[in-house]
Amino acid sequence: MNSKKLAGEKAVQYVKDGMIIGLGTGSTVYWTIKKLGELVRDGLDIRGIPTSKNTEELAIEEGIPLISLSEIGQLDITIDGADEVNPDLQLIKGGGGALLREKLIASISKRLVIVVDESKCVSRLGRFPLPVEVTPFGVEITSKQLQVLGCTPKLRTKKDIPYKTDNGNYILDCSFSSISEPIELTNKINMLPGVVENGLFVNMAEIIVVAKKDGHIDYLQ
Ligand SMILES: O=C[C@H](O)[C@H](O)[C@H](O)COP(=O)(O)O
Repeated sequence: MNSKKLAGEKAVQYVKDGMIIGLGTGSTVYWTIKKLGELVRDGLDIRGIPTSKNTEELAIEEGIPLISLSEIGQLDITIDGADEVNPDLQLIKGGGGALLREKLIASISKRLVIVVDESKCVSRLGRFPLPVEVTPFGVEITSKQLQVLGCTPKLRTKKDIPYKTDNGNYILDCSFSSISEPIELTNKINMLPGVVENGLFVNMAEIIVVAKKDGHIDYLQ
């Protein structure tokens, strides 16, 4: 049983004809996008807004018509994955480096639906290191300032050089032993001048579609 596929495909139930849809990033929402491609080929009329270059490529391959952010003020729905979810529907995102575009697009969506397999569910956030997108300029300073907030930041690398986001920034993966006050923490992190955005999504998700190993689906809302 492929739980990511199950959760991803299940979420298309929230998509209706005529909608503008935020297309998330990652290996779970991949299945949503594949399914939407199938539905579009069968006549579903939607427009998508991708949250990353990878998702844009996939959506184009699938024949999903895209629309640019400058043409709209609001999206009907965004479907996206997450790295951790807690029972209060708070999330850690950004394992794939797409957190800034994901958060921006989610912030102008009427609904944010999250698709995960059950391994992502935790009682308290923080087991997964929190991705923080930062400017390359002054990254050492920003790293020290994040450390003061109680974490161990690690510069994300790819093939031994700093990983760059679609926006040309770096990611510091910040290990907190656990995150007890996500709202306070997100505000403190975003106050730092070198921080562009962090991967805590609080008060944003409306529904979390959780696929279990045994094939059952739970809906957290
Ligand atoms: O930057 C990436 C995103 O926040 C992803 O949605 C998140 O990392 C979950 O990805 P996956 O479904 O591959 O575990």
